[in-house]
Amino acid sequence: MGKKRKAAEADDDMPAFTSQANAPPEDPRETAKKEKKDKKKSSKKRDTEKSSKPRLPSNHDPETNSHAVDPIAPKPDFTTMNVHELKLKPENEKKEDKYARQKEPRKRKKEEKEKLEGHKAEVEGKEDVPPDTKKEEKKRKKEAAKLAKKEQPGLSKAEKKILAEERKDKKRKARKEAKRAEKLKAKAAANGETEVEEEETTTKVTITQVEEVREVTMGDAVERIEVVKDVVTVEPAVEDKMEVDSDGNSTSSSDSSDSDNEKEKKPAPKSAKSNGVTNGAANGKKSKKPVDSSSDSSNSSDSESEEATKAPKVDDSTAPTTASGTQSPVPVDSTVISSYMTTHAIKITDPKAPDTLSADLILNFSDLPAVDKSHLAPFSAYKTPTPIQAASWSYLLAGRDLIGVAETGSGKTMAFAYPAVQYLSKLPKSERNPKKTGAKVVIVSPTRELAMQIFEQVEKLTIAAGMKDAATCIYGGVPKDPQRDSLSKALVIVATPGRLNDFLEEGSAKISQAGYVVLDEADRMLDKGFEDAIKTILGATPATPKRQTLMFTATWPQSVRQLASTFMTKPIRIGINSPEDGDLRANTRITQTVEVLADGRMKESRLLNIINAHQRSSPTARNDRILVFALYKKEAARLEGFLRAKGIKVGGIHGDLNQTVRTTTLAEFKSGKTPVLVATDVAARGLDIPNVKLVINVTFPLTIEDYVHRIGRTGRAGEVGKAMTFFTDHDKAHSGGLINILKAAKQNVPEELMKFGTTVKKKEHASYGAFYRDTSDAKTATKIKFDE
Ligand SMILES: Nc1ncnc2c1ncn2[C@@H]1O[C@H](COP(=O)(O)OP(=O)(O)OP(=O)(O)O)[C@@H](O)[C@H]1O
Repeated sequence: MGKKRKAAEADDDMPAFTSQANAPPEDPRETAKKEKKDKKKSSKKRDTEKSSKPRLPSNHDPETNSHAVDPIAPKPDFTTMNVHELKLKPENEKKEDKYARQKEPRKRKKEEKEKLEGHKAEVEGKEDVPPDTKKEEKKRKKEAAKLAKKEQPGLSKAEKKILAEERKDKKRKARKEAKRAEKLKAKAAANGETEVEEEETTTKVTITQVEEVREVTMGDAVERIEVVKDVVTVEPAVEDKMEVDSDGNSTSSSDSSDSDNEKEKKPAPKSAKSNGVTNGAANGKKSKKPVDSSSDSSNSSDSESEEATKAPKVDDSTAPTTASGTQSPVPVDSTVISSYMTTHAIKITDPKAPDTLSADLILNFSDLPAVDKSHLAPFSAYKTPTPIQAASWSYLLAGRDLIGVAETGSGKTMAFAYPAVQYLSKLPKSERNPKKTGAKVVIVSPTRELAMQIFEQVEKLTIAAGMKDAATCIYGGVPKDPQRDSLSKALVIVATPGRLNDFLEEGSAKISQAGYVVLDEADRMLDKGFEDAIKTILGATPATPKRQTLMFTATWPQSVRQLASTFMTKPIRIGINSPEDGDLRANTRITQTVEVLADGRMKESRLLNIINAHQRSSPTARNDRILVFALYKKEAARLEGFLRAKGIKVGGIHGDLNQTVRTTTLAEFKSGKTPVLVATDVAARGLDIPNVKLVINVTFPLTIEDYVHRIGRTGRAGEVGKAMTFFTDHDKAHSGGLINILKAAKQNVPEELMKFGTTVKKKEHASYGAFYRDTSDAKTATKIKFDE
């Protein structure tokens, strides 16, 4: 019943439900592999079939004796024959012809191999080197590598030996010096001597550094032990050149130019010592250098590095390292962080650093790492980052996969869009050519209107970053041609899944190098109906960990979590006032009222009364936006007609209307021309319409998650709002879920609603099963009889 109802109201962009119930999820990579294998097999088979039918020279005439030798016929051209033709030995063949014929297959094979190598080199962007020079090239490279390893190119053996001796000597001296300093220190402390103070002071500096590094080098990596010695004997700055990855292995900064492993090398978040516990220091680890533009540029050989170096640089000596390894110019007090996290109920779970009790947050826009501060212009209208922005930016800028769960209207769009544009800004210029590389960022949303809205926000950021026209918006219900044209110029694609899949199928959309992929309203996107489309889209992007995958939503039911994990690599989970067990939380600034109606036929008159009462409540209230939700398209159309007939200025949005009407109606609602809008669930998720003061649910949605999203169209960006919901006998399956939401948001629970029972049937995913749980104070469900 539920599925039928949902399919009836499915958005045009939503693929039809499939009957894959209980089928295990297919890994997109596995599928691609399988397909490749099958293709290979069949082409092999075709080749064998072809080659098993010996082709004869083109002058062969099947009507006459094909093997008879024509004395005046030209000699066969062996270079154009295939292997099987060559095996057919012509009669009266001359000796030299025979040799030529026998040699030919080998010669052709060699030529083909060379050709193939050349093509491969072309594809991989390498120079096409003839095979004989290749050997030499390889040898040369080997030697060069050997020399580079020893860091002494051009030195004779004897010179190298001397240098090695010198180095050993230096190290020995350093050890001696450290010991001596320790002795002196102990002696001075025991005797109270003052004459050694000067020496002791200088030595102390060295000792402090040694100790610091020793702490860093706890563990067994030899490389790190050498750094300790180098700090003493060479120069303290060497320490700064070292990077320690999330596993505590040190890497030299020059290693970070290996772009393939770039993501892997990005550091695990380092805590700001909130609660007295740090993940990095507790393990004797040292933070990595920032992954910002300046560090990138120092290693980049690309011309882009020049641009990147222009980015404002922070002072290394004072800037604390953020969770991402980026640096924030203002040191953030750990107690400030702790109290901020408590106040906003922020929970960060990092599978790479499970012991972390805190995280670095970006509490001010001025602390936000940017390739250039001008990129921050779109934030000028805001005072401070919202909690989801503050908590997720460091991780996202460091390249981590992330699941962000935060209430409706809490600024999740900018939370994922800003790092997306920074990701683009940091790419070398050669990788910012959409004609060659295709799109680098893909953002998928469940509805057309939401896709357009996200696009508007992204565009603000790309313009500020000097990348006008870098983004495009792809959605159904409108002509394809202009969208197809825009795809060839787009580095960012914001899309609904259906239309994007169409373009992928026809080859107009290229996302094979998209390293930053976002699923907005992620639980909806992973739900049955969109699941297959999403698998196709993600399958067309680079496999993890080369792809950074982000999922954002206000509701994160257990039913989609397992599927989500198959698309991500050790994602950070950030929940803002979001319980781990998947219990739902509605925005607490919304006053929720539930009206239990004995008869569904009362809905229309009640609706009219409520709208009239609100519009007359104050002189300005007539301008307030009121959003009315219906479940069915026909129902929405009927309610719209009813309200219009009663003199209310009203518009409507649902799947039966063409996209032009939908877009115009929404624009008129936003502008206030029609302050009342009747909509189906196409308007339930993500839409950010300022001034929506009241949401009325005439018919309860199909899922309790949709309820949270629907009412979330009000009370956005820190504002307050009101939601009114009609509840009838038909909706009793949702009573438990609704009661939980009301209680969690400290709202009044009407007695009549309690009578429907408090049992919660958790959302079920067709492939991953159901999750059931009873509410803690569940009463036995009472059957209610309504008067006829
Ligand atoms: N730092 C900020 N300070 C104030 N307002 C902000 C800030 N960031 C974003 N906003 C505004 O908050 C509003 C809601 O943002 P957004 O649409 O991204 O919310 P959301 O969390 O994605 O909501 P939903 O779950 O409904 O999709 C927008 O009008 C946006 O401009």
